[in-house]
Amino acid sequence: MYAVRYELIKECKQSGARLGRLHTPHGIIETPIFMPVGTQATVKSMTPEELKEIGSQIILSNTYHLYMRPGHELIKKAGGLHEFMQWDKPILTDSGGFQVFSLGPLRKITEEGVEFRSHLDGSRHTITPEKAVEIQTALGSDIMMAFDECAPYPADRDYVKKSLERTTRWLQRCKDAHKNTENQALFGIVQGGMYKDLREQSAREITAIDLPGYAIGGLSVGEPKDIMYDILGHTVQFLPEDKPRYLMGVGSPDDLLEGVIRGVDMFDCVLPTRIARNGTAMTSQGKVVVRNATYAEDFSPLDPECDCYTCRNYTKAYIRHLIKANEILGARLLTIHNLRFLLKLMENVRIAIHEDRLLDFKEEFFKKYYKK
Ligand SMILES: COC(=O)c1ccc(CCNc2nc3cc4nc(N)[nH]c(=O)c4cc3[nH]2)cc1
Ligand SMILES: [Zn+2]
Repeated sequence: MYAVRYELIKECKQSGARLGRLHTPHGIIETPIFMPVGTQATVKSMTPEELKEIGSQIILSNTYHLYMRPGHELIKKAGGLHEFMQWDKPILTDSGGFQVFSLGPLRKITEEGVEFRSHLDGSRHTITPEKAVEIQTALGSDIMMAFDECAPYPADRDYVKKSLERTTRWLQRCKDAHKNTENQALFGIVQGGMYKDLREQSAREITAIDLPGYAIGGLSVGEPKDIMYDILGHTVQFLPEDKPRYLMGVGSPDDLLEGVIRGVDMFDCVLPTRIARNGTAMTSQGKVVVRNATYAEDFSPLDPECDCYTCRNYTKAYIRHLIKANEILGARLLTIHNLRFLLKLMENVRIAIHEDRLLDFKEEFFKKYYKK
């Protein structure tokens, strides 16, 4: 019996999209789903109540960051991540693979794991597959990600092949180290860079290891969108239909729609929360850079079609003022809106799949949001 079980509800007649339910120890998640990112045990500036209010079903946190600060033992003493941050719905933790590789030259990769220097105080650390599982077990997330290597882009074929084969060996080590399979699920991560044959090899090796879900990693790393979509479409073919598919680090409205159409069930990205803090909103009429002078005396709502707290109460002029004055409320109001925008988009996507009209929905959305 797994901690996490996927129930395929319906396959879209117009595309490879699916409607599903992900049963987890902290509740049931309707897929396709967007997961707000809460790297350091908080979705920046949001309270758990506000996250629930806008429809967040599951949030993501990061093994690397929480290991560095405040430490996984401290969080374990606090009763685990759910208790520590007072979030009683599902949590997915990323394994640190991507974060450590983002440290760039500060790290050394060996068969054992990755040696790196802390971004906080320069101290030396080594994360191994076993360590990544130990940390995530202490955090108590519902879904933990395998420790993998996210190959850089671009990367040559030989490097990518050696790297994906090590990622497969690391996945087996994660699975061997994972004891409490009853209440925490382990997801494998497919690599293979931008090489279709290596993507097939990785998908076959990773899915040969029986797990409750699989992620597509190594994408959204700076490659052109059309390459991402092409590699994604190719890779999904080698993933089992009865397990959830999670595309890591994605994304923007167009990438979410293109991912769902190709059969992806789960997404996460820092985009909505990060651009909120520097004054950009995703709205039904497209991107609005509310910090621009054009909105100085615009006393209309950010998005007339949005039902969020920000759009029901404030004007563009006020939000612009807050952002320009670097007021904390400015970041909060735009974060509430941007997350609501993506969560609402995914609600509408689920309805469109249910009604077999996802491609029509995508057309309409693109016309309004991207004016194309
Ligand atoms: C304003 O917007 C931004 O700042 C911003 C920053 C980063 C991304 C892209 C994030 N992409 C991404 N996250 C990822 C996380 C991953 N984790 C693991 N374990 N393995 C992977 O293979 C992996 C790949 C990823 N690709 C997108 C947007
Ligand atoms: Zn809004």
